[in-house]
Amino acid sequence: MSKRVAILGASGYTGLELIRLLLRHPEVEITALGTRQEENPHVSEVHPQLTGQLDLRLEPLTAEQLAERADSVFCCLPHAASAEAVAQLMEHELDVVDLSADYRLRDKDVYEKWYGVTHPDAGRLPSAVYGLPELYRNQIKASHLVANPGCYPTSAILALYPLLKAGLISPAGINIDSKSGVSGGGRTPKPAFHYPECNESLMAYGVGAHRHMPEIDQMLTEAAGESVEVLFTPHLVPMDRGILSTCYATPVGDVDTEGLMACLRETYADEPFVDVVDKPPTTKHVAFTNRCHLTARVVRGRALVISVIDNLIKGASGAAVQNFNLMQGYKETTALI
Ligand SMILES: NC(=O)C1=CN([C@@H]2O[C@H](COP(=O)(O)OP(=O)(O)OC[C@H]3O[C@@H](n4cnc5c(N)ncnc54)[C@H](OP(=O)(O)O)[C@@H]3O)[C@@H](O)[C@H]2O)C=CC1
Ligand SMILES: CC(=O)N[C@@H](CCC(=O)OP(=O)(O)O)C(=O)O
Repeated sequence: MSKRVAILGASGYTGLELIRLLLRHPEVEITALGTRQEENPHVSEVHPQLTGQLDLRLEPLTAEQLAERADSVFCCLPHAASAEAVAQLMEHELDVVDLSADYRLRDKDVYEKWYGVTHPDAGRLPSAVYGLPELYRNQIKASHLVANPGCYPTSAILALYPLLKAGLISPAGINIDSKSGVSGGGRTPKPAFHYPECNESLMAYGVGAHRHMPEIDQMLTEAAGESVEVLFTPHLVPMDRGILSTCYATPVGDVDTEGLMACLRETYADEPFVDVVDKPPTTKHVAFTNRCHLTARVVRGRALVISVIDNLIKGASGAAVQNFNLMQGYKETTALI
């Protein structure tokens, strides 16, 4: 049976990608698009790319209205604003995929330290599932609230989790050097993302303080079975979309390139969206797809894993559709490439 789906924050970049993906989904009808804009703009005014594809207006929507018009909601709002909305949606027994970071960190104190705000819905943290299907497929299937992972964490966790779990790399001294296209910052304008600021320029940001660090720590600690504290440094690259993470670690014992690659290949052999590749991948190899490409090497006694995703698809809206498919019992790959 098809599902009625609403998208909150539909005017943003992840909202646009979700609409594009869901228009191709045979089991979905998009019935409501949320905004704070009182003028109720038509979706084709907000996203001219969708002209002729969807006849719907964006509108401010209450949880009551959403409960009448939808079965599932994708929440594409900024942190904190998202949890305020999700709390009400859950009261109305809607299924939710939250693209913000509000339900990713299991410890409320860690969230409040790194995000600098009081968690609006901390009581619900234990019932949310971290939405990385490659790790939590069965839990996602049984969940009504999925916390879609961060874009950088998706790239780093898929690269490092299996190697830590297999004991092939040391939990100490992991370094993650990541680069993102500018759409990672969303459509809401910010000075550093203004064209003359970021074009023809490279910038490290959030150095030692980026909020994806504790998210990566949380998941890699689980993989290693002991505390992991990574050094994660993101960089802004003057391109529209894509993330490349180069992850450095210390190999354990005499593990070599073949050992790392064999572990990744075995882990992801049956995964529909993770490919272990021989040559170093580029962001263009996965652009506009829900795929992650990985490769690993041991060089001069150091291990490195290179991971690429499209931040807006596998790093956000594609992963959200993958999670939605699992929650609703649809084929996991529906509407995704
Ligand atoms: N961009 C990316 O690559 C990724 C983004 N994410 C996360 O997904 C979520 C959406 O991101 P993205 O689409 O890029 O963001 P955008 O800034 O592009 O869109 C967010 C939308 O939310 C609405 N909004 C903004 N501020 C508020 C507020 N205070 N209260 C309610 N609504 C608000 C705005 O819509 P309007 O003005 O119409 O109300 C805006 O268009 C964020 O939590 C982001 O961190 C996650 C992974 C990757
Ligand atoms: C280039 C850029 O700005 N990227 C964003 C991360 C992408 C994202 O939105 O992730 P969350 O869902 O965790 O917010 C940033 O560094 O904040």
